[in-house]
Amino acid sequence: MKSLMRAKMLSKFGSTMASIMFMYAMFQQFIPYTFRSKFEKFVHKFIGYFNPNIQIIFLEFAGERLERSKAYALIQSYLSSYASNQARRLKADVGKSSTSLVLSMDNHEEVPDEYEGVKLLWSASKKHVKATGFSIHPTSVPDERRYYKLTFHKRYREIVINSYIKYVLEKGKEIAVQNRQRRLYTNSYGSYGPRKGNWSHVAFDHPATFGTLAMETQKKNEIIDDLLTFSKSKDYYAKIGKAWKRGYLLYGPPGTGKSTMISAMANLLHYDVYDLELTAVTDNTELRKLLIETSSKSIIVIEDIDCSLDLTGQRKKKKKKENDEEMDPMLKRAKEEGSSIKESKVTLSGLLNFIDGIWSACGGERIIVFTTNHVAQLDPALIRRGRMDKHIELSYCSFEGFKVLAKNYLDIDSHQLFEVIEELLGHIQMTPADVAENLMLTTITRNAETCLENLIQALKNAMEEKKLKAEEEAKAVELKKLKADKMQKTSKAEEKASQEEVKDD
Ligand SMILES: Nc1ncnc2c1ncn2[C@@H]1O[C@H](COP(=O)(O)OP(=O)(O)OP(=O)(O)O)[C@@H](O)[C@H]1O
Repeated sequence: MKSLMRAKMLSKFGSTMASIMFMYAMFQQFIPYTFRSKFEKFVHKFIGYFNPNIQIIFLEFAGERLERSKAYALIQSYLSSYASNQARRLKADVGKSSTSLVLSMDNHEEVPDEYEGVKLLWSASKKHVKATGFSIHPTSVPDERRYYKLTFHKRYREIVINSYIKYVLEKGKEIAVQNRQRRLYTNSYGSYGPRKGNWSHVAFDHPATFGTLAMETQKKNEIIDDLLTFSKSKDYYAKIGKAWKRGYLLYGPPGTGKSTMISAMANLLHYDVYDLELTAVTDNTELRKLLIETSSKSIIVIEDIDCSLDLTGQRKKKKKKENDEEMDPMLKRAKEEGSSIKESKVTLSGLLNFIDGIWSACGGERIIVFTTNHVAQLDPALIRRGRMDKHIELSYCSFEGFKVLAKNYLDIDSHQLFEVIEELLGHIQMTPADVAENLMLTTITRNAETCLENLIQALKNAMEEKKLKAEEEAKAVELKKLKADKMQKTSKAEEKASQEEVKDD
């Protein structure tokens, strides 16, 4: 009985819809355009009178020159995170500067949203605009114009206009930043990849994260906290009238993870990385230009600061670069051809002044990271708090650090050999790079146990070497002492002899 009723209702609904469609088609065909448009306006007004909702339209192309609207793009990013859960028809795309799949709602789809208890509805639509013979608009603007429509009850006009839209645009920006392909910029000679001003860049895809970094958990969490707090402190820096920047000094022996940590920082904050090679900068003017060209949400890295900047202001080539094999090909060629690559006149005061001053005017957040293997050799003026806000020591591998590496490389949390390794790491200093080297699965070391045994052997060898070295040093000290004693005795004997000679005279 029920199904019969339902069928009757459906057929009635179907015939009503058909009649409406027929009447609308007649209306479109036989009523003149001017009258039609007046009638439509009237219908809109009539509906608006009773309709409690407000609608805001965000066009994809707006303005006199029909440029792509930034607001539209940000709303698209914002909706992409909700659309994938709620919309039934989605469009998938790989963004122009992104490697991840970006989902957005398809045309005529609707997505509800809620903000501080206010219910809202987003819908995506498009309308066809007939191309005219003459147009001042760029040819890239399509005839099909897409737009988003936001619908909400008129009693929430204030909160939506003053607060919700701002929130959507900010969230959209955050999502867009997370989805974009990040870049690694460099200014060194012979660098490759597309250029942006004085920088050339390649895609930044380093997989390091704080999760894979071998370091004590507490120290790691402190750094993560510091970075996240900085990245959310726009208003605070504006309030105290300082440039939104933070300086980190990473120091420790080679192979302890300074570069790895920079990648982890960039991945945590979704920042670009600018690798600033000071030895390739000719003077302060060039340095200034390079620093101005850096974009916000970036980490500017100056590695081996002790080698790349001479504190008297004269160029001091990196020891690595003096080695012909490692020397950059362009620098090498220029040297061979006797070409005069200008001597660097980058000074410490130049660098510090720019870091302190230049970014106040630029706006946007920037982190500057200095690394060194020899912290004691640095000028205190360079590393004082305020310039380098946080000093982080990267050190030899602790047992906690080893466990992170064992998880990364061998996917194990525990093993009976861990105890031996803990004992050995308590006596021997080995860098995380060397520990990691032993934990690599290869065609020879096919399983975790072999890798751990290799590491134990390497630690024992290092211990043996340390013992031998200590013995040699002790012998050398003994020898030195014997020599000194002998010399003292000889000189005493000589002194005595000469005194006796004087007496005889
Ligand atoms: N703390 C660490 N956690 C995880 N891996 C590490 C760590 N330290 C070193 N490694 C491993 O060793 C390799 C070399 O480390 P990295 O280049 O980060 O060291 P560094 O301190 O920057 O060395 P250098 O002073 O010579 O530039 C890395 O690719 C990484 O695989």
